[in-house]
Amino acid sequence: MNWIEKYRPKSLKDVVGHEKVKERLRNWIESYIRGEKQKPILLYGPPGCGKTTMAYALANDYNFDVIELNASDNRSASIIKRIVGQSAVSSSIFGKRFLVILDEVDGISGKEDAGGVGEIIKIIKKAKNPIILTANDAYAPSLRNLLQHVEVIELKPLTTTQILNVLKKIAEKENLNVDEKTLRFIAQRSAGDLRSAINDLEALALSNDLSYEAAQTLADRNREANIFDALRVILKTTKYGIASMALMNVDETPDVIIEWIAENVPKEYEKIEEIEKAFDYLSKADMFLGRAVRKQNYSFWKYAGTLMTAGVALAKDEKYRKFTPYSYPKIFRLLSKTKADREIIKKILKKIGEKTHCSTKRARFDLEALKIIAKENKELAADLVKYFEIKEDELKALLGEELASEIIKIIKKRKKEDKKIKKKEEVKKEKEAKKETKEEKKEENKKEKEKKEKPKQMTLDVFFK
Ligand SMILES: Nc1ncnc2c1ncn2[C@@H]1O[C@H](COP(=O)(O)OP(=O)(O)OP(=O)(O)O)[C@@H](O)[C@H]1O
Repeated sequence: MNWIEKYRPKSLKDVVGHEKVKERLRNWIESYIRGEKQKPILLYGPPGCGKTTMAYALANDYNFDVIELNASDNRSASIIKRIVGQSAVSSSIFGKRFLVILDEVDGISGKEDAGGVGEIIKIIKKAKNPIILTANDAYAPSLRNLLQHVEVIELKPLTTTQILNVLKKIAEKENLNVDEKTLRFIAQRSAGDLRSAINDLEALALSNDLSYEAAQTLADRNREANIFDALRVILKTTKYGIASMALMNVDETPDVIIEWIAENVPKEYEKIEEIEKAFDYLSKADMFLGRAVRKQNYSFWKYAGTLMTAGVALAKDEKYRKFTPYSYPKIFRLLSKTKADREIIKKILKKIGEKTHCSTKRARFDLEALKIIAKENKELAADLVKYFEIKEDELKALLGEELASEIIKIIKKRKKEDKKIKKKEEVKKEKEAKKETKEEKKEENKKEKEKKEKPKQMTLDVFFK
């Protein structure tokens, strides 16, 4: 069992904070037990502050059974009509007393759902059972007509100290070796959301690193945390309104988000038909994403967004009350692995484009041709590789290790031969040069000799004269 469920208070006295609200809830249900009809209560407040927990704890304290229903689910309306409308508190047909919880009523949109807020109002007017409705925002426009029929009670976010105290208790019970500084950091970060604080602590404990530094890396994951929150909303809710707003705070483009959803749908949904339906919506969303890029018309993102959030959310019949560890899309790991290769291919295309004076798009034809030539005629391929100045690692990325090595061998062999020829020529030239200088010297010597010999001759001449 995950810690959220393990440490969910069973009794109101264990619920942290909200003292006045607890008091009011007790009085309210005691009035019911006395047979006095009361208005249903609408509990509203930020996520993870204890709305659902308090409703369950109250039922448990007073020995009521809970019927939890999704307010916007069509089936809910008929169930509520059957059970809520007819069975009074004291004379239930099952001999039981029921507390009805209508979850997330701010997610109902008046028009789309056959049930709608109007239906809820009709039902709660007739109901003889105590009903608690929950919402994040009681003043959502869709709830305007509901407010006069319910008692509105606000739950404030929990304070850092309250959250810290809960974390300390859990740390003690779980025998965690964690210091107060770390716990305080988690508490502060949660901004009043006890659920996320408990989740963070459990995540750290699972990673076996409860250091302050590890807690800080949780904070670094903020961007992803937004995605995790959005995923939780989309995959847990069955309400159009709530799901379609899920991406509001997510700072990612839909083509990235769709991968996150696709990765995690099979982890959350348990029925094969639900998974199939969800993927059908995802594929339709993907079609709009493609269209947005092709037509350079990003207003298509809107349709993709609705399909991938509300479509996926409504693909399931029920909200799964379980902890699902969502994960990073595998496809991104795969893409980043092949990303380097794709970058290299781009470089080659650019080189070919420059040499052949064409676009990189056109160069793809040449690249394909080069691949075929590499198999059929390695000598020619070697010529082309040299001409395009494709480097070794680039060629390996293009042709694979084996084929590239063969061509590289040819190029190296040629280089060696070229060098040999060059050297031979150089030696030859050197020799010739030496020969020339030798002959020049010889000539010079000869002249010198002649010069020296001439005056001798002259003197002799003179002598003979
Ligand atoms: N006041 C509280 N006292 C003790 N534990 C709490 C309190 N509030 C929340 N928790 C813990 O956080 C978990 C989530 O709380 P809960 O489901 O009641 O939130 P919620 O307000 O209904 O949120 P949401 O609107 O997101 O459904 C509970 O299982 C419990 O472990």
